[in-house]
Amino acid sequence: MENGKMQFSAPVSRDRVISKFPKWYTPQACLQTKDHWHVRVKTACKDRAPWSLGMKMSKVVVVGDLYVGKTCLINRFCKDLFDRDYKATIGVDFEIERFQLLGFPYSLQIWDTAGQEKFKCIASTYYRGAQIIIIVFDLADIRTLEHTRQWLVEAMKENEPRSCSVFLIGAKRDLLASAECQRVERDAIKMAADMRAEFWSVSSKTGENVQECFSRVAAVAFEDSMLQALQGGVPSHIGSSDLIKIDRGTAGDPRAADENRLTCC
Ligand SMILES: Nc1nc2c(ncn2[C@@H]2O[C@H](COP(=O)(O)OP(=O)(O)OP(=O)(O)O)[C@@H](O)[C@H]2O)c(=O)[nH]1
Ligand SMILES: [Mg+2]
Repeated sequence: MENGKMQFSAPVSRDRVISKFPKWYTPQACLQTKDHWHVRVKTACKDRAPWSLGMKMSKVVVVGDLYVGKTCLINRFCKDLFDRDYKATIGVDFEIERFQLLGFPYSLQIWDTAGQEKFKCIASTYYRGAQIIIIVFDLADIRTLEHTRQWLVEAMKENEPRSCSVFLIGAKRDLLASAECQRVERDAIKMAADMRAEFWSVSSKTGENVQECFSRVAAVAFEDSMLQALQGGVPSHIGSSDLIKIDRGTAGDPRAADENRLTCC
């Protein structure tokens, strides 16, 4: 119930229904090692609290160097597609992905940002209000891992550390032989632990770990939102001006406002 009215939503596909708390990729770099929902969250869901707390959506911002595979990762997850041809993201793009968590509808608003320097100033205006920051690097290009720290700094300039969870995702694992992959992952795990981020290693080409990773993102976002809401009213990212007010294909599309600003950098 919300505002006295029962809410009805179209059903989500089976792989978007999450009832068990999803597992980490490695316990050496994960946000939490527990394998169950926080007891307060479970109890609140039994009491149908997400309706009264206005729990709806979290903002996820995906950043990282150009060509590391951010768009392919989002396309694999949201559309189950993979494109071998590189089409640079210009400014930003977004997808909304619906889930059902512990029986409640919950969505991720996933912002894909440009890695190219000339589009950075457009993209960075969309970092604000992120609940999850995903930093992507290319497992086959170690320099892109070194740059992740700077991407975190940039993303955090627009956000409160307390209100964000960070995921570090190594992409294109299909390009590496297993021994080489393990070696790079060891470095990445160190970096993730330093950043207090959760590490994942994925391939958008084969789809390996993509679904698992985003299920974890959705569960962490939902649980954090719920705990914040239970502690002190509506969490800052819910109902913020950055969220939800999206009307694709109309003047309300946030990307439309940027079309005239593409030359700003
Ligand atoms: N083999 C392989 N190639 C990938 C994978 N993911 C992405 N690529 C390729 O890497 C190139 C860049 O991918 P994008 O997803 O467009 O990169 P991006 O990070 O969005 O780049 P910008 O939008 O410029 O910031 C494309 O040619 C993709 O086909 C992967 O998992 N495996
Ligand atoms: Mg892109």
